[in-house]
Amino acid sequence: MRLRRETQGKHADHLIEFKELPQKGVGVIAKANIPRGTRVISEQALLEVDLETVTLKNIVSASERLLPSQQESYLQLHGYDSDLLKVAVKYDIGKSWQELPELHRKVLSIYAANAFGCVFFLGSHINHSCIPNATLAYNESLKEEAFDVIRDIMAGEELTVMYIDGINRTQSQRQAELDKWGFQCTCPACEDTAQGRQRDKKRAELFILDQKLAKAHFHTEGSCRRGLQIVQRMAAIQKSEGLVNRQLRISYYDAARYCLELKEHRMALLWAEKVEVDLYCVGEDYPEYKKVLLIVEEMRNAVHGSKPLSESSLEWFMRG
Ligand SMILES: C[S@@+](CC[C@H](N)C(=O)[O-])C[C@H]1O[C@@H](n2cnc3c(N)ncnc32)[C@H](O)[C@@H]1O
Repeated sequence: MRLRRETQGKHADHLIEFKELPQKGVGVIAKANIPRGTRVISEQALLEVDLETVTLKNIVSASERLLPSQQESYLQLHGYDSDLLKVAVKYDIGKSWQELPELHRKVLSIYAANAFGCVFFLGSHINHSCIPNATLAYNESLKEEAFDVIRDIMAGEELTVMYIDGINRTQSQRQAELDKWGFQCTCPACEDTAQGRQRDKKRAELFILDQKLAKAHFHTEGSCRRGLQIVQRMAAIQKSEGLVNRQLRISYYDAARYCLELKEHRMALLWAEKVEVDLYCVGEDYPEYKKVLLIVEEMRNAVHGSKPLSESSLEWFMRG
C-alpha cells in the first residue's frame, strides 16, 4: 500500500512497508531483517495538541489550522468512535455525538485511534502489541519523533509499539485500556493459551512489584535494600519476557540509584552500564542518552578511583 501524500517524515523505505492486515487495518511490515536499534521512521507530528490543556474543542481547532494537504493526510487515517469518546463529547462540547458536524466526528475519532501523544502520519500506522518490538520517543535534537526497533525483526514480521503504559500490567488491566482503541489484543501476552497465561502470571507479579515499588523509599538502608530487591526482580522478569523497551531502562536506573544510595558504587556502575538498552530504544543521537553516557563514564572513573562523581552528575542521576 502506498500512502497518498508527500510527507515531511522519513521512513526506511527499503526496510518497511505499509500493508492491509487481517483484522487490524493497515500495519507496518518488515521488508527485510531489521537489527535492533534501527530507526525506521522519523517525523514531525501531523496534529499536535498541548496535552496539559487538551480538550476535544482544542483537537477540532488544531485540525482546522492544518494546511489543506495536511488535513487531507489526517483524514486518511483510521478512526474509532468509542462510547467513551461520545460521552466526552457530551461533557466537553455539550452536544450529542449525532449533533456534531460529520467532519468533527471524523477528526475526533481519528485522534482517538491514532494519538500517541500526537498524531503521526507514518508512525500512527503501527499497530499495538503488549510485547512490542519497536518504540517511539521525541528526539529533541532532530525535533522529530523517532520510531526505533528494539529487538531484531525478521523480514515479514509486523512492527508493533505499545499504545498504553502496560508493561507492568495484566492482560485484563491492559485490555480495559485498549478497549478505548477499539480492538481486542491477540498478541502472545494476551492469548488464552497455557503460554499466554504463563506470561500473564509474570505480568501479575510485575504489577505487584510495581505497586510495592511505588511505596518504597530511599530513606533508610532497609528500605533501599527492599527497593533494590524489587527492581532487580522486575528487571529480570522484563528481560526474560522480552520487554526491552524504556521501562526496562527505568528498572536498571532505579537499581543503580538504590546502589548509589547504599554507597555500593561498583554495583551501581554495573546497573548503570546497562543503559545500553536505551541506545536501542532512542538512538545515540538522543540528547539524554549522551548525557547518561558521560555520567556512566564519570561513575567508572569514580569506581576506579581516578575522580569522584560530581555532585551535579550524582544529583542528575538520582533525579532519574
Ligand atoms: C494507531 S492506529 C494503527 C493503524 C491502523 N491499523 C490503521 O489501519 O491505520 C490504531 C488502530 O489500529 C487497530 N489496531 C492496532 N493494534 C491492533 C491490534 N493489535 N489488533 C487489532 N487491531 C489493532 C485498531 O483499530 C486501532 O484503533
